[in-house]
Amino acid sequence: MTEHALSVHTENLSVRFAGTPALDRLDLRLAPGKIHGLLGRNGSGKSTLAAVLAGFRQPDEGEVRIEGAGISTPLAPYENAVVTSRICLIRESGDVADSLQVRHALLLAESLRPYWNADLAGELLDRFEVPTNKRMQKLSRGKKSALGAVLGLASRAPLTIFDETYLGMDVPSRAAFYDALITDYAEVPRTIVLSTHLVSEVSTLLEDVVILDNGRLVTQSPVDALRGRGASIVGPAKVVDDFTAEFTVLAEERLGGTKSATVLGDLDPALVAQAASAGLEIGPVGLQDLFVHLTAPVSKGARS
Ligand SMILES: Nc1ncnc2c1ncn2[C@@H]1O[C@H](COP(=O)(O)OP(=O)(O)OP(=O)(O)O)[C@@H](O)[C@H]1O
Repeated sequence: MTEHALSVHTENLSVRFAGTPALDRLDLRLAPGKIHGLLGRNGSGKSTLAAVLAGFRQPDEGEVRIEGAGISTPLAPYENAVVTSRICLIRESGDVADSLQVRHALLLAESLRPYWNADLAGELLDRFEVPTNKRMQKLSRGKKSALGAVLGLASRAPLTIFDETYLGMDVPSRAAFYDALITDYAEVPRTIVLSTHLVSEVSTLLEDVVILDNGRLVTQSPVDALRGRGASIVGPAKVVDDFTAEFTVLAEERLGGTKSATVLGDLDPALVAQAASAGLEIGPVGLQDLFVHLTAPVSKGARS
């Protein structure tokens, strides 16, 4: 199932710009054949990490090791064509020369990408209505983003990284992108990294997440385990307030007499039973609420 997928391992990975760390001693493991979320606020280091993983730049310290999909010994991606031919990084800017026509950009991708699937590229171009006879500079931001999505998906690279590629796309186009991604991933499982701060949109796609803040690793975890770090509690407002009095409340919303609260902490089975008998509904915590909590400046001292 994961023979077409790469694993990523970083150790003590650091990148600095003028002495200021953009990535600060990251130890990461990205398991092969999963969809990973790379989450972080603006400036947290997502693009820098994506560039280092794809071999676009060298770390100042530490190392990246890539393995799988025919690479039997872990190798660094920087200046290593064997590794980089298996990695596709799509950035929002597209990295396609402005003067190129779309169809020439596609031919170039086909010549560079060993796993390129032209049929898939054709289907996706139609779906996103990207004109192939126009030069890049004549495309709208949304169509440039859509072309980036097409190039990334049709590359079928064993490690495919989308660095906020889809930010320029409108909501229906982004939904179509997520749908195309999950459909093609089911057909050809590979390692996919989605770098984004649009957490709620992608939360159902993700299996594992890496959360960065100021270049540091806040957490790396399977999504289910992360969502188990809290709970959402819905019911009559007064009952919710009484029940959540002892918890750290991450978010709350009130509609008439009903209230929904997201709390941090482990709810043991006895507590869940007590809540149910009090008329409360308990569900998993939203990834976005956890993300906001874990990366919000005000809560840094109080993170748990
Ligand atoms: N070429 C560069 N020169 C100087 N500083 C840089 C450069 N690239 C990134 N940085 C700095 O490194 C830090 C991390 O930036 P990076 O672009 O990796 O974050 P990001 O999480 O991708 O942000 P965003 O979500 O806003 O795109 C920021 O403080 C940024 O200002």
